[in-house]
Order: sequence, then C-alpha cells, then structure tokens
Amino acid sequence: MTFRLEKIRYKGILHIDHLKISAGMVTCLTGESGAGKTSLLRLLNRMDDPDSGSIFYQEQPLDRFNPIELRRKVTMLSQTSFTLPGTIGENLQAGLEMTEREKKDEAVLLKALETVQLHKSLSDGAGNLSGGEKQRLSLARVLLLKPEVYLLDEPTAALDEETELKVMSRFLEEVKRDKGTVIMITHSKQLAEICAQNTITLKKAKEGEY
Ligand SMILES: Nc1ncnc2c1ncn2[C@@H]1O[C@H](COP(=O)(O)OP(=O)(O)OP(=O)(O)O)[C@@H](O)[C@H]1O
Repeated sequence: MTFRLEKIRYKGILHIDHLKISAGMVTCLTGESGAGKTSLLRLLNRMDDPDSGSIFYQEQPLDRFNPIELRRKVTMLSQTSFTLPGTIGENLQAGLEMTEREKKDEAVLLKALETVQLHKSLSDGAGNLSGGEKQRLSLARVLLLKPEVYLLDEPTAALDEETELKVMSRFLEEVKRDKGTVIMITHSKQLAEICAQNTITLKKAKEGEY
C-alpha cells in the first residue's frame, strides 16, 4: 500500500471516506472538470493539508513527514510545464540540482529524452520548444529524479493521441522497471484504458466512497 486516506474533507471540494492507492502500480485519476483531481494530488505530497481526516504514506501519517523530504519521494509534475533559460541539457540537470541530487552523465540524459520521444540535442535551447515538447522535457526531468511516487497532472494534454500513447507507454515501462508508483490525472479515456491498473473516478463535492 502506498497511500491510505480516511475521512478526508477539504474545502468543500473533496469528501473521501476511504481510499487506498497501491504501490508499484499505475493509478489513473479521472472525473469531470472541477471534481478535485488536482486538489487530491496536492494533498498527497503536502502542497496542501486536509481540513480533517488522515492520510497515510506507507502506513505513516503524512503530517509526520517533513514536506520537503516527502516531495523528494512523492514528486508532482504540475499541469503547466515550465522551462528554465538555457539548453535542454541544463534544464534536465537543473531538476537534479534543485532536489540536491547528483548530476547525470549525458548518456543518461539522452536516454530520458529518448524515453519521452523528444528528438532534440542536449545543446538545443529549451526556450523555443513547443508546448508539447516542453511537456515532454518536463516528463524527462521528473523521470531522472526517480522518486518513489510520480504525481502526474495531465502530463500529455498538449500531445496528439498517437504521441501521447507512445510517450506514456515508454515512460511507464521505465518507471515500472524501477518499481515506481504512478498516480496520473488524465482526460484521455484511451490512455486510461491502456495504461491504468487502477482507476479512481472523483465526483463533484458529493459524499461517497471511492
Ligand atoms: N485552494 C483552493 N481554495 C478554494 N477552492 C479551490 C482551491 N483549489 C481549487 N479550488 C476549487 O476546487 C475545485 C476543484 O479544483 P481542482 O483543480 O482540484 O479540480 P480538477 O478536477 O483537477 O479540475 P480540472 O480537470 O479542470 O483540472 C474547483 O472548483 C477549484 O476552483
């Protein structure tokens, strides 16, 4: 078990009586716009705390974790991807530096780009990448961090369907090899059908069990 939520109430947005999320699996989070999917991900790495109820990570209460340390293990990739000034290579290394990890060799960076199907050179500038390319760069950046849990908020929304499936199947293969856990918000039914081992569907502010 990775996460267990009990009697969670959050700002009138989330009412979750019981929810368990398994380790080493891909869980897709679906539900209509405004149902609270992003809010739920933010609770899981303590970007926000619930108003009441308990969340456990590996059976430890989440509020006992230092938020910064927790986010090294449970890492969120937000809906809006960003790039820093500089090259693609520098952008990849920056993710490692910002989280106080060792820099990686070029071969490792190139392998991450290949996984996300971003066919660019490490010395290319990151500023001119398209929205979909920036999204893939962000995916490569988080992949290099190798967290225990990946919280992905619509990681491929800017990609066409064919590229989305190709990128995510390779990305998830890589994560599974490292026994990582993925919790991913997606609006793509096809992506959820192909990739998800579990699906959680949130409903708008209604009492209920998931
Ligand atoms: N910190 C906050 N305080 C108050 N309301 C908030 C807060 N964060 C989000 N909301 C509201 O809570 C609702 C759920 O937002 P959330 O972003 O979690 O939904 P979502 O399911 O991820 O939606 P989408 O699919 O459109 O991204 C929205 O109505 C949003 O405006």
